Amino acid sequence: MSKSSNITWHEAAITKEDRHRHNGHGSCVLWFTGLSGSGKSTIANAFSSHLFQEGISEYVLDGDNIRHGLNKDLGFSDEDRSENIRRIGEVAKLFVDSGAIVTTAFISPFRSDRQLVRDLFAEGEFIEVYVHCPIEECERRDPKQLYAKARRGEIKDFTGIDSPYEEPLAPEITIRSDLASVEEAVNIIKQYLIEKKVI
Ligand SMILES: Nc1ncnc2c1ncn2[C@@H]1O[C@H](COP(=O)(O)OP(=O)(O)OP(=O)(O)O)[C@@H](O)[C@H]1O
Ligand SMILES: Nc1ncnc2c1ncn2[C@@H]1O[C@H](COP(=O)(O)OS(=O)(=O)O)[C@@H](O)[C@H]1O
Repeated sequence: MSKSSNITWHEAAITKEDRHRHNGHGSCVLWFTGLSGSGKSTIANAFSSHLFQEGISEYVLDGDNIRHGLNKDLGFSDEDRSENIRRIGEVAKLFVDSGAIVTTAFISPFRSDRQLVRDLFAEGEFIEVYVHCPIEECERRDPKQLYAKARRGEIKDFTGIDSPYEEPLAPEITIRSDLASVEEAVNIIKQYLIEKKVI
């Protein structure tokens, strides 16, 4: 018997569509994926700040921060990364239901995990943003000196070194963060949301 067999789903009094009308904009998840140091957090925060200034309901879910709280029981094995992404997917869905434009900044290295999250959402609500940056450039940036530690063998299972990163095959948006500035990246994402009539 499933653990949820004695639990009933309650319909909410206020729907997502009510919130869209109230807010004057739609909601979605911008699911950033890319190597450590590719610029996910930097671009996600710049974009969210831009939305905030425009009076749009927004929130950023960031890998490092979530791993201090909700997911502090998880490490970096393949299984733990999958569970990390599964939980974040469910949290992102709640934010989208609340009417916000939620940006997530997790490496999310496995295609199958990203697909499972995509499947939680209605058509058009899940927007995969591939923050593409060659590993050589990520390693040159190394803002947290983690690549250096991984090369010295002080961190095991580090993405791109001794743990895989599976590139998205058909992301809605690709940003080459070694070529585009943060400001240009923000504009690319903004134009996409305008084109899709989310904002
Ligand atoms: N065009 C750019 N876009 C984004 N970040 C850039 C760019 N150019 C330089 N950077 C720098 O690269 C670094 C990216 O670090 P950031 O923490 O945003 O990466 P991340 O992908 O979130 O990594 P992690 O998965 O480790 O959290 C920052 O120091 C940022 O200032
Ligand atoms: N072995 C590791 N591989 C990748 N990132 C690591 C590792 N150990 C620590 N980190 C840190 O943890 C962050 C990545 O966490 P997540 O985005 O939550 O990863 S994910 O693979 O499960 O999606 C990176 O910002 C990096 O600072």
